[in-house]
Amino acid sequence: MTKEKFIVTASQMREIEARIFTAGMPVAALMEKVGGLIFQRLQAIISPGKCVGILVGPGHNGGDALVVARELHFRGYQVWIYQPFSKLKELTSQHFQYTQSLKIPCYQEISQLPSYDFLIDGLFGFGLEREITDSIAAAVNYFNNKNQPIISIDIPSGLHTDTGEVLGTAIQATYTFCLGLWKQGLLQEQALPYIGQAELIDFDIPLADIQAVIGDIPKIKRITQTTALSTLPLPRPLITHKYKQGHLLLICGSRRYAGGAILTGLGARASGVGMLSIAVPESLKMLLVSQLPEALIIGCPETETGAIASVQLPENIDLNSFTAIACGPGLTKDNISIIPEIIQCECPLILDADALNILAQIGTIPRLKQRKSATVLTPHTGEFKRLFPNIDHTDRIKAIQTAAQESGAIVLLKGARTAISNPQGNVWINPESTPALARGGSGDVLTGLLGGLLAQIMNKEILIEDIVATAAWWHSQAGILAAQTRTELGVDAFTLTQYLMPVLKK
Ligand SMILES: NC(=O)C1=CN([C@@H]2O[C@H](COP(=O)(O)OP(=O)(O)OC[C@H]3O[C@@H](n4cnc5c(N)ncnc54)[C@H](O)[C@@H]3O)[C@@H](O)[C@H]2O)[C@H](O)CC1
Ligand SMILES: [K+]
Repeated sequence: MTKEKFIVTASQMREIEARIFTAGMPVAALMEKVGGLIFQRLQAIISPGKCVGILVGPGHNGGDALVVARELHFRGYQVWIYQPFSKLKELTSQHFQYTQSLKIPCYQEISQLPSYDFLIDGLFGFGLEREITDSIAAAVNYFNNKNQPIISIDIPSGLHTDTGEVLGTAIQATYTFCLGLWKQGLLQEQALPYIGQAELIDFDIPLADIQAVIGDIPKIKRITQTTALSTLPLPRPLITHKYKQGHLLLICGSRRYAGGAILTGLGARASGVGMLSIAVPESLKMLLVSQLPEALIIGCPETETGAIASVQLPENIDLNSFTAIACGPGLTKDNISIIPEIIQCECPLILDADALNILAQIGTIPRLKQRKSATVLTPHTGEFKRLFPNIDHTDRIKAIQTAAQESGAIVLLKGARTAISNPQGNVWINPESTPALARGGSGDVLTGLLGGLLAQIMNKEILIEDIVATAAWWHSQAGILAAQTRTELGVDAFTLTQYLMPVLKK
């Protein structure tokens, strides 16, 4: 059972480790085990004979680094240690003493330091308590400016374990080997420039100890491939028909933003939804038909500026004929009257882009409180602040928990680390993305994909918020895959839609 989905704070990690020690695991033995696992992983990155600098802090992060230093030394690497602290924790001090007996060179001044190929950062882990200052800060900045690869143990030194904020200064790691369980700070956007490529080094923490501290259903989860794929409507039942695979209504587009409707439709197509209806202004109807021949395109009366004047559905079809509705991409704010009408629908409703801007104008919370079925809001930061102007936006996770709780909606806040909260405050964080997605139109694709997935779950016991997390994961994985083959400059929104399927093939 992988531990990848758990996220812990420093105090939770301390509690979990205390349980392990109380159960009888000697601290020194755990440090030896962890150091050995780190060393094993390093051998795949640093070729033999290379010169490795080891930064040693006063606590057990430093202890881990000293175990690594010893093992690298015995395996023929050229190792030196930078250890500027006068007082070390007992276990760290013993390991330090042994490296000195082995004649591994140790320096206290950065001016004396030899050159190196790699640096192991064992200054601070989850025990960092205050800003890094003075000579330590100078050393961190010195190493950052050398532009040589740095591997941080547990967390880049200087980052706050829980919030990811930089305390004074922080190591800019090339790799971060997070130990045991993902630290919450590593999933915060502000930490991203410091983490580099992050991976988890599992040192067999018993599941019981994890659940004893963070509960059976953790409040904050990291979206993983396993959890995402488990909610996809795959494999399909053999006996089925198009209406059993959901019927999504998209309400989007305007003469000014016709492309938004197409991109949303293409996102919906990729979801595999059984039936897709797209309501657009009449003047866009033939364009959509040509781009999405399988969809039912509904031409609506339009305002003189070419926005949807009203959602006129065909005979004997009303808003409740659909198993999900998604509204907003390319809508413009020219006509706000359609939003109060759509909010009455009894199926899951996704509001994005201009639907959110209109909702903000007409009053987010009072309007949404009326809803009887699920609502998903998919703002980016700007839209989010307009929707919920009176909440504290300092901490993104707390902000979406408050917004979701106050509005009763599921809130997906887009960003480098998209975060989702349900009204009960359960949070999902998408741990991987790519700056390639920071382009007009990629949000439209997500709305269509998410709408199509929601339309398919209908009465299955899958949680709506799990599907929202899956859509965020799928969307970002398509961006990552596209960027791998086309660089981060090559992922326009249309291309993105073409990479959604290959993600599943992978
Ligand atoms: N608990 C274990 O046996 C294991 C822990 N793991 C590793 O150890 C660290 C956590 O160790 P801890 O000693 O609690 O804290 P740190 O090593 O992060 O060191 C903090 C140390 O430094 C002092 N300090 C804090 N802030 C500053 C500052 N700004 N300037 C100077 N000094 C500072 C503080 O007093 C502490 O003593 C964890 O990350 C793992 O790397 C192993 O993974 C498993 C065994
Ligand atoms: K570290």
